[in-house]
Amino acid sequence: MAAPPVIISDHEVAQLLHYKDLIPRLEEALGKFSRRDTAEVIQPVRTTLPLRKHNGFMGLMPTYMEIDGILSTKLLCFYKREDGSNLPSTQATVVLMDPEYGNVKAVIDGKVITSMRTAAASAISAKLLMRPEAEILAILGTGKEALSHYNVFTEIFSFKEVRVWSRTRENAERFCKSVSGPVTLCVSVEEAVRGADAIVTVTRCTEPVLFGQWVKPGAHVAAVGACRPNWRELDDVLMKGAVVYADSREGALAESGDVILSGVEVFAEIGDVVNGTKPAYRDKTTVFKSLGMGIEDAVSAKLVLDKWNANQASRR
Ligand SMILES: NC(=O)C1=CN([C@@H]2O[C@H](COP(=O)(O)OP(=O)(O)OC[C@H]3O[C@@H](n4cnc5c(N)ncnc54)[C@H](O)[C@@H]3O)[C@@H](O)[C@H]2O)C=CC1
Ligand SMILES: O=C(O)C1=NCCCC1
Repeated sequence: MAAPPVIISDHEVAQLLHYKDLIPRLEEALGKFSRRDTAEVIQPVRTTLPLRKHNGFMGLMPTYMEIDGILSTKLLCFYKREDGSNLPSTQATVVLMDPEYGNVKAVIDGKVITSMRTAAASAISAKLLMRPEAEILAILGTGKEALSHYNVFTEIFSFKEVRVWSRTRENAERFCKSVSGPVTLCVSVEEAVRGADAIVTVTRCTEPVLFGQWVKPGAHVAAVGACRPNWRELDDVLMKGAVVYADSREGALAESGDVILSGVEVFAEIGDVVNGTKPAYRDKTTVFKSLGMGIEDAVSAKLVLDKWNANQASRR
């Protein structure tokens, strides 16, 4: 008989998951996804239900990786919260199953997994598409994703300056106090992004906040927010002037307002660059449009469960 599922809290995930383990696994998984070999990975575009009364969405993100023996689904809720709301803007749970028996092996709080795997995917995009001599990073937004992106970008790159912008000074100051390294607080988006080599957009805005006229030619933009077909973070000038990469082409064409409404072509998936089947245009302005994929949650959750099991075994 199968053992009952283990329950792993967000606090435990934060102790078990580290970027140095996650980034190589994620990079490998992104490459596998882009090979579209169904014997290796099955991961459809997520199913999303509107929660109209609460101004939010529920997403179901199933993934099967046959060779790796990983079967999982993330249950996600995300909301268009107003600033000042005390309610969470994203909630997530990752359920890991045994692909042979079909029983649930683990139920893992998905908030830390979501923020870390999203930041790790953006960091992989920067590793592949950003100019190696990059000195200035700008982060737009000061929420959970802003913090995870600050953490991983400062862990794996050596920026001379990290700038941050938020709609309110109070949020920006809170963010500056919460990070462990130096950061420059900027009062406008333009001030934050002018001359920046890498820009991370992690806002909940639904209209463009980042305008192409301010972006340095050759900069790399990791665009993480605006995950609905009618939401924008970037304007048409930026989208049309950049080479656009995505985590999933189908995901971007179904869910990204920046891609759909600007009418631009997705040049490649980031996994195609990992696989060497599409070029990395480091000398051009590049946008990595991230929507988030079940496969990213699946490999993160497997890492967490393996470490959790190893810890339990060492205590016996
Ligand atoms: N691509 C992906 O895989 C993922 C995308 N997301 C998206 O990333 C974004 C950030 O997520 P979190 O940091 O978790 O959210 P959060 O709620 O913790 O932070 C959101 C930030 O956006 C700011 N903001 C809200 N409305 C704004 C507006 N109209 N203009 C400018 N700034 C505004 C807030 O002040 C805050 O700084 C959200 O859009 C979320 O849906 C989140 C997780 C994964
Ligand atoms: O976890 C993900 O994937 C998310 N994608 C879109 C917005 C919220 C979280």
